[in-house]
Amino acid sequence: MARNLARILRGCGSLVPFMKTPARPPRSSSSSIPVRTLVEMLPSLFSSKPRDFSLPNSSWGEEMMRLYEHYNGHTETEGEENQERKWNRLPSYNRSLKYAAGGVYLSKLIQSKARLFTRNIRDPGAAFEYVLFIDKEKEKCVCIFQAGHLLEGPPGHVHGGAIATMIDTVTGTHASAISAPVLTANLNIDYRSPIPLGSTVLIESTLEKTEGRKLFISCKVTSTDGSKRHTDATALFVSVSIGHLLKG
Ligand SMILES: CCCCCCCCCCCC(=O)SCCNC(=O)CCNC(=O)[C@H](O)C(C)(C)COP(=O)(O)OP(=O)(O)OC[C@H]1O[C@@H](n2cnc3c(N)ncnc32)[C@H](O)[C@@H]1OP(=O)(O)O
Repeated sequence: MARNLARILRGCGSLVPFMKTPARPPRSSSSSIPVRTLVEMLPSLFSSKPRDFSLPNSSWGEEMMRLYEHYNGHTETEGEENQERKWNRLPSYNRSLKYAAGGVYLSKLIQSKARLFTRNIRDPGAAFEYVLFIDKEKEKCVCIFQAGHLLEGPPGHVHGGAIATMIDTVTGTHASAISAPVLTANLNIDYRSPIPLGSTVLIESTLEKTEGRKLFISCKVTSTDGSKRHTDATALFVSVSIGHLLKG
């Protein structure tokens, strides 16, 4: 039994690679979301070191790099000594589960080919280039997103499905950092202005409240100077057990 669980957990490791510290119970939590879940312990069972896709590569434009450096070195008390880091970068990997719904062991072929949707294009800069930061209290996430040429929807602009994917990814990663594992139960999106293909935008998510297993998160997509609102969204995530994930 223990060996089987360890095998399953090894397979799940890629889903929550960034869970280094126990999650603090979210603010205004009205009941118990587990503070330290099994999933948080997964990285210690992860033997090989996967590639971190959220580090700069040659496709990152000037704005992407400028913002990356800003958040990577952002401080709460700029200009003072003993500066404290406010934002923590979340690594991002592309590995997949060994198990499908129902606890079915995936074939070697599927295992070797399965990849996280947003990290499955080999050509740097062609699709989803992004990096996420989370604040110390885990109440906010900010994502710097550079939309590549393969994401075209309306001519010269980003496909609405690609925007929804990024919103799901940012809010889902945020919810996971608080209470992994979670599943998206509901996602509402208002598209307010098109996002130019190739541009860099900010995707910011905020934990609004928690109720039992439910996490309510709001999200906005803006131009990097904040002057243009591209998208607003709300998302509901439900905290689930590993058993729920495996039974499908
Ligand atoms: C990992 C990081 C690295 C990876 C980084 C990448 C992150 C990407 C994140 C992607 C995440 C996804 O896309 S996930 C894939 C898309 N989502 C799914 O496939 C989920 C499919 N749905 C389900 O499995 C299920 O319906 C669940 C888990 C959502 C809920 O089922 P359940 O566990 O049985 O719970 P249930 O009792 O039904 O609901 C619990 C509470 O939530 C409420 N609730 C449930 N659904 C809804 C709903 N649509 N709208 C409103 N409320 C709802 C219920 O009323 C109830 O409230 P109350 O009575 O308690 O008040």
